Amino acid sequence: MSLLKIYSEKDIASLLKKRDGETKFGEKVSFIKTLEDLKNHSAKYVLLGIPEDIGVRANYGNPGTSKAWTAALGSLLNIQHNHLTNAENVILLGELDCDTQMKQAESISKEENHYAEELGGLVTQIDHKVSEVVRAIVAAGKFPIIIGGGHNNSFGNLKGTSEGIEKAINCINFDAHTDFRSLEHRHSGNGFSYAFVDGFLEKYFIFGLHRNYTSEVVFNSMEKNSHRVKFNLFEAISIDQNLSFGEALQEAENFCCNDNFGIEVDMDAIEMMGSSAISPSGFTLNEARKFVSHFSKNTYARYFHICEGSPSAGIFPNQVGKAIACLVSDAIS
Ligand SMILES: N=CN[C@@H](CCC(=O)O)C(=O)O
Repeated sequence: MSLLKIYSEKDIASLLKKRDGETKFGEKVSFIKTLEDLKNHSAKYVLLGIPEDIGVRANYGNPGTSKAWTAALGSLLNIQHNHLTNAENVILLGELDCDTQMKQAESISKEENHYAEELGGLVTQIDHKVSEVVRAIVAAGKFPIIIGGGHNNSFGNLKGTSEGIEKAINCINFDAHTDFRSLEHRHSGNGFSYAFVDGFLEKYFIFGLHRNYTSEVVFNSMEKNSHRVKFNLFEAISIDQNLSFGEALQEAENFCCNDNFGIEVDMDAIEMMGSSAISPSGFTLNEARKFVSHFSKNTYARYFHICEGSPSAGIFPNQVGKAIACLVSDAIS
């Protein structure tokens, strides 16, 4: 089973737009030859792409998240390298090899009785790969920055990180949805519930949850586990304004950031952002940037995942790539 396509300079050469008198971010990032090399490298951050959209399709959502990684790289590698952008502290590892699963997903007809369940089986295969690679990165003492893919990949991130540090991990998720849904076949709406019951996720905070997209069953499930699962509402922060953005950050931080935690950002929480569940109502990109900047500075932060971006759903060319590049830059600067 091929796990990973490890990149070298030549894999990104066609994405780099060099200019005389300037040095681009992509000219200063590092590459490695094997996962073993991570231990001997001084850089902290490790960039990993997950070019898949099977989890979204298994959740009856719109395909397209498989393209976010290349779009993000095209933007990120072409920001400036300067004393503020920190490219020397980044290893560009490469992308998870999802080719076999993506091809198999294409061959499953939507007319089949068990279409979603069969896709779910492929999501489980991707889960194994994500957790293996993330575990290796975290065990080497590094901080993975994972660019998806669907939110199904939260499961592999939580499992891999938890195995890498040998204990369950907390998580803070900037998202319109909980993805804490029932334990049916694997898909993009149940990564956190699976990680919770499998013992990889200890405490879970959903930041800016939309009341309109959360079922009563899920509200009840969170209530039942209220010592370990908590949320604040987008409507409380941005519409009713009875909770300021700063207070909302503090509430999340108090709940789950006094021990190891992961940072998850679902692009569909950002208003009009090209994503699998694009929404006319949501946080601004600058609010997402404040969230990432705030939590990535916490010494207990262990990984950062950006997911559900879908370039073809974007409202202007390269919206998604540029937005992801901003968020990555905020995490490492
Ligand atoms: N990761 C996204 N999960 C959402 C999808 C919502 C949608 O497609 O509209 C969920 O399952 O609730």
